[in-house]
Amino acid sequence: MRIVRALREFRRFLGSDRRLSFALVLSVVAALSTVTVPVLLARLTNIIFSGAVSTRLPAGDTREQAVEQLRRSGQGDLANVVETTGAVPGAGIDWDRLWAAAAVALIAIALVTITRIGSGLLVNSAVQDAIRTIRERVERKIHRLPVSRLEGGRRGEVLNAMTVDVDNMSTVIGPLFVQLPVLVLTVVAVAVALILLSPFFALIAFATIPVTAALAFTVVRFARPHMQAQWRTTSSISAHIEDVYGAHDMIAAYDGHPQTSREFDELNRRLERAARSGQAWSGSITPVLTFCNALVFVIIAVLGALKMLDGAVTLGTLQAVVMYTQQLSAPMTELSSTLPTLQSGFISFGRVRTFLGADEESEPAVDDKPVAAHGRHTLPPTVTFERVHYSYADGSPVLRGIDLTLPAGRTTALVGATGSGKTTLTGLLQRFADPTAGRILIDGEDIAGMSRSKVRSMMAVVTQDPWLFSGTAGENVDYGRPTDGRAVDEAMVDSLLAGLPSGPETPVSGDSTLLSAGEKQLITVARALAADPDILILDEATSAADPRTELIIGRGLEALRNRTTTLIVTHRYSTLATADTIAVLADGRIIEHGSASELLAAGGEFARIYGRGPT
Ligand SMILES: Nc1ncnc2c1ncn2[C@@H]1O[C@H](COP(=O)(O)OP(=O)(O)OP(=O)(O)O)[C@@H](O)[C@H]1O
Repeated sequence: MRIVRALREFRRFLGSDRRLSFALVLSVVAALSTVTVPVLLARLTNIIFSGAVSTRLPAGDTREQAVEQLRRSGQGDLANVVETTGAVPGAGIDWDRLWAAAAVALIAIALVTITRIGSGLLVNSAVQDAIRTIRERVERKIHRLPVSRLEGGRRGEVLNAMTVDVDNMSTVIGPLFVQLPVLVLTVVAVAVALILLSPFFALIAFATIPVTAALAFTVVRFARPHMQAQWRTTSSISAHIEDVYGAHDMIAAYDGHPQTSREFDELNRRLERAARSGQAWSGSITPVLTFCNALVFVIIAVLGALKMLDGAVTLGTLQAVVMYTQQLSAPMTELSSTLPTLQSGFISFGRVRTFLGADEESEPAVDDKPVAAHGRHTLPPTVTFERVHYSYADGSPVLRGIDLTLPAGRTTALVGATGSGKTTLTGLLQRFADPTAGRILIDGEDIAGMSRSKVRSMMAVVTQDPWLFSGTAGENVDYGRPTDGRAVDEAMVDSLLAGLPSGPETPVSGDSTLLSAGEKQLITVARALAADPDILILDEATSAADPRTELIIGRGLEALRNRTTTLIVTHRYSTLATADTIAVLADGRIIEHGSASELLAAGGEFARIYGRGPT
């Protein structure tokens, strides 16, 4: 029952595809034609054999007289054969019947070949389409997942769902929806043909079925946990490689290679153990079944020869029985050897389905209608945080009632201890998550009622972890340019890029290993400024810049002054001193708010941290 339910779920997951149904019809025709071939060949053999025997009998005698003669001369076995083959003494081979029978057999064999090729082509095209569609679904899902789901090692999990698991589950589509039903049909058809031909031999041939079934169930049961472990560990290895590759320099600096190698070795060994145990189970099916089939084959060959001499069967019938025995054992062996593949594919299917079923971000940006190039606000917006609370999934509150206004066209700096929630606050402003309570307003409009795309289209963000793609610095900057044709202060962008080794032509690699951290920040700041945003968020954006670079960046920001509402998250006194107002975040609230000189004079938290002079 569980298997039937799983099959239905898989079918529903893939959706209907006429090609698979058509391939199934062709395969059924192929299977039925295959089953007729032994009978047709049996006829052919009987015509040749009875013709050959008839030449050894005196022409003119009736068959009964010839049989009588043979019995009298002590050739009882031959007499039996003559009786069962229906040979006409002296007649020789009936060539007309022979050609007719050969033509029918050839047509049946050709039909098997053509329908198999057709079915294979259809399955292949349906499977390739299915893989593409599943990949698209995985890709679309990635854009709908909450940002937290794609952080850290979970990227490896996503990568796996996107590649290995999708490929693996696709390998079962053909076997499951075409081969499997055809194999079952072939077994039933061959069984019926065998029973009709000879119940005695049918019984011997069927002896393998319970053995095969028992073996298959045992293997499936014992192999499953190993296969699940194999796919789980493959995912962990992907995640591990992703982590280690991403933090390569850091690991080298801390001489962490022995530890990461140990972790990798452990995972690798676990994968090897799981794969070996799974393979040991699945690999044992075919040899054992081959042995059972060979045994049945020998029994049928010996008993068949004896029965033929007794005149109980013709040579053609014996030949057909032997062929049917093989036709019966082949699908059984195929069925059993396909089981591990099916099982492994189903495990991957489960993982892909779980991934696709994961909770999505509410109203993901990808579903938003394209945001029309809105042009610049005549005035930059005012951003207001009203009693904003926020807790991460683990429940511990990070923000406990933030009341803060970022005045239009002004720069507000947010300071606070490590882990106080500054980045969380900027994330809420970009709608990566929504406040657990309270509101964030842009020019009086609650952003919870605005699409994520619209909110983000107003902003440019620079974080301390610059995101750059392969190309040149100039191309990276162009990525942020407005699409509504408004002019950007190119001189300001150029002056920022002039700080790079080859200016805008400076090559940038995807993993950004070619540039220093300060240079990378320079490019991301230039990109943000080139976007001429309504709201600019700089989260430790100049943390890696030297004083000279910071000065260049500062000049660039100066150019945006009054045009943009800016939120700067920083620990650096030199940066926050440039802000119009400073807000101090502690215990999830804004505890102080004012200009640097006001806060220093007030003698509170800000003065305690920065009062001894610039840091
Ligand atoms: N995805 C997350 N899930 C659970 N907790 C998180 C998550 N991200 C951050 N936190 C926690 O929320 C708190 C605030 O983090 P946040 O990154 O906002 O601090 P921050 O003030 O920006 O720190 P820093 O100055 O070090 O950048 C921290 O205690 C952090 O551990």
